[in-house]
Parts: sequence; structure tokens; C-alpha cells
Amino acid sequence: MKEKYTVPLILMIILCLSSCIRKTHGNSDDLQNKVLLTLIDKRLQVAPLVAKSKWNTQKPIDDPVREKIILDSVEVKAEKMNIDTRLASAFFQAQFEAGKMEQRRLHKEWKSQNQGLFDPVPDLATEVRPVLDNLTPQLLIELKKLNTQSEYCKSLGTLKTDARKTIDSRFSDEIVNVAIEPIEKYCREH
Ligand SMILES: C=C(O[C@@H]1C=C(C(=O)O)C=C[C@H]1O)C(=O)O
Repeated sequence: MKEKYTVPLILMIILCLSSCIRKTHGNSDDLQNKVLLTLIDKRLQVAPLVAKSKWNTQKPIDDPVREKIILDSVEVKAEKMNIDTRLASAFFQAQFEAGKMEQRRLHKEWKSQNQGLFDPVPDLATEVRPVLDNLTPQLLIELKKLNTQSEYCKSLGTLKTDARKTIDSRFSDEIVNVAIEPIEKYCREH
């Protein structure tokens, strides 16, 4: 290779590499909340299945008994894990509400379309709820990382946009805001 090309070539390689490094860093800086938001999304993804199951069985969307069972166990686990129990409780209540908002939206849509029974639909108790229950300990692990010094609270400024990037666009902004509100509140107040 001619010598006159060596310096520009090396410069180009350095420029490319530095741009790649900046890109990788940029992405991780943008999405400090990625794990928590991905878990919130995974939980929301279960809502249509719950809605279908309840549509078929004509069960009410709200199940306060089930919610209390989850909240009681979350509080016990949070205490053992040294997580602020008020944060854990508010966070899970918000996830219930966000999921129910999607269920209500779907039931309204199906009603207007005269939707018949869905076939096949997974069983709520034995197939759908276990998926939600599996996510609970994973969400608690992420909540444990939430403190004023955490990357989560540091990226509070981009939480909403990060949430919109990570959580499926089928879920409305209103639903996303409900789901992330306890995190915003906790970081703002601590
Ligand atoms: C998901 C369900 O619907 C609602 C939402 C819940 C949740 O998000 O965990 C729990 C109970 C219900 O109020 C369900 O009944 O399992």
C-alpha cells in the first residue's frame, strides 16, 4: 500500500472505532432503565391473555382478592429483601392498574365488535397467572436496585422516553405513565 494512504487510513479507523464506542455508551446511557422497563412490558404483555380468558368466562376484570394475595406476599418479600415496602406495594398496584386498563380497553373493543368466544384460550389460574407470578421476584430484584444513587433514579429525566422505547407501542401512553409513576415518585421524593 502506498505510504501516503497510511495516515488517512489509520485516522479513519480511529474515527470509526471512537464512533462505535460512543454509540455503545450512548445506548446504555439512554436506557439505564432497560431491565425494569422490559419486565414491566413483559407483565403488560400478559394482559390480553387475561382479558381473553375473562371474556370467555365472563369473570370481572377486577379481582381484589387476587390482588390482595399478591400484595401481601410482595410486602413480606420486600421486607426480607430490604426494599421499601411502600414502594413495592405502590409499584405492584400500579402494574395491576396498568394491566386492567388494557383489559378494559380490549373488552370495550370486543363488545363493540360483537366478539364471540375466543378459541383456544389459556386457563387463567393454571397457565396465565403463573406467568405473572414468575415476573414478581424479577421485578422485586429490580426494585431493590432503586435508590437515590441508582442508575434508575439518575436516568429519571429520560424515564418516560425510555419507557416509550422499551414498552410495546400497543400500550397507550396513559398505561405506560401509570406503570412508571411509582418509580418517578420514589426517585423524586428520596
Ligand atoms: C391479571 C388479572 O387481572 C387483574 C389484575 C391483576 C394483576 O395485574 O396481577 C390481578 C387481579 C385482577 O384485578 C388477574 O385476575 O389475574
